[in-house]
Amino acid sequence: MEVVLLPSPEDCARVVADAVAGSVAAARADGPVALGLATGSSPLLAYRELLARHRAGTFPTEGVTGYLLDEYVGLPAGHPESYREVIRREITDELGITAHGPDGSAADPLRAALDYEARLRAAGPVAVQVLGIGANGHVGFNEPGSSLVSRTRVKTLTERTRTDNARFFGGDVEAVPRHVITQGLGTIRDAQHLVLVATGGAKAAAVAEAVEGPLSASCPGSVLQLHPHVTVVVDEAAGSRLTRASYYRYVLAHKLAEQGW
Ligand SMILES: N[C@@H]1[C@@H](O)[C@H](O)[C@@H](COP(=O)(O)O)O[C@@H]1O
Repeated sequence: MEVVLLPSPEDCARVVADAVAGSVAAARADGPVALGLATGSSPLLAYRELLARHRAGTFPTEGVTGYLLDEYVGLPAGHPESYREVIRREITDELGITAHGPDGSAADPLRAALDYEARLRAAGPVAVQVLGIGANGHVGFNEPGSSLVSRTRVKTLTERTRTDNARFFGGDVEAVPRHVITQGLGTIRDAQHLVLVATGGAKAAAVAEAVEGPLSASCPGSVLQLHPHVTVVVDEAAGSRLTRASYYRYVLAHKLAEQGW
């Protein structure tokens, strides 16, 4: 795992964009590319950076298809806060690529979860998966206690996550669905490259637990430790509880050009 500690969220966005664009470019040489996208506020600056590069012609997306990590259950298709709509608005429409996700509006969400897992298997492996992390260590919508080998399924959100996400629903916690469909931690691990971005002090404990804590379902983000190609990009605030911070800075300062992201 590479941990990249940077001064500001803008610096993080540039490195995330470099890592994503690099993995997409490498995968495009071999054919169609599945690009894994996360919602939430953490990747937004990186998405803007990727859009700027796309407009400048340095991030071509022919042959690329987007795949979401998760979706709320029960929001009607086209609801502005459904993750499919959010990701279309934030990045995929302007990139000119299609975004697939679990069908949270399906009459049978359990079936919809299985269907999405099958679609991912058929399209995968995902070349690069963008990830954020919740303040309680969740990844996708895999709340603490999620099996580290879980597959796409329906989960029940914690009240903390519903409260955290109420800001997207006009501050109304009751408007935040209780159930979601999320890629499992095992599903996420199938991606070839995981790029996690976190900024701000509210994420410091979750980042430290995921990166340096024990491998445990109690911190779903710790599943990163089981993956051979992970780039964790954090600003000083989100990285403030990392005990090996000076080593991560040392590694970055002495990185070989050939190593890439
Ligand atoms: N399901 C999403 C996650 O994919 C996201 O990474 C996380 C953090 O969100 P934010 O980046 O807004 O802090 O919570 C949300 O609930």
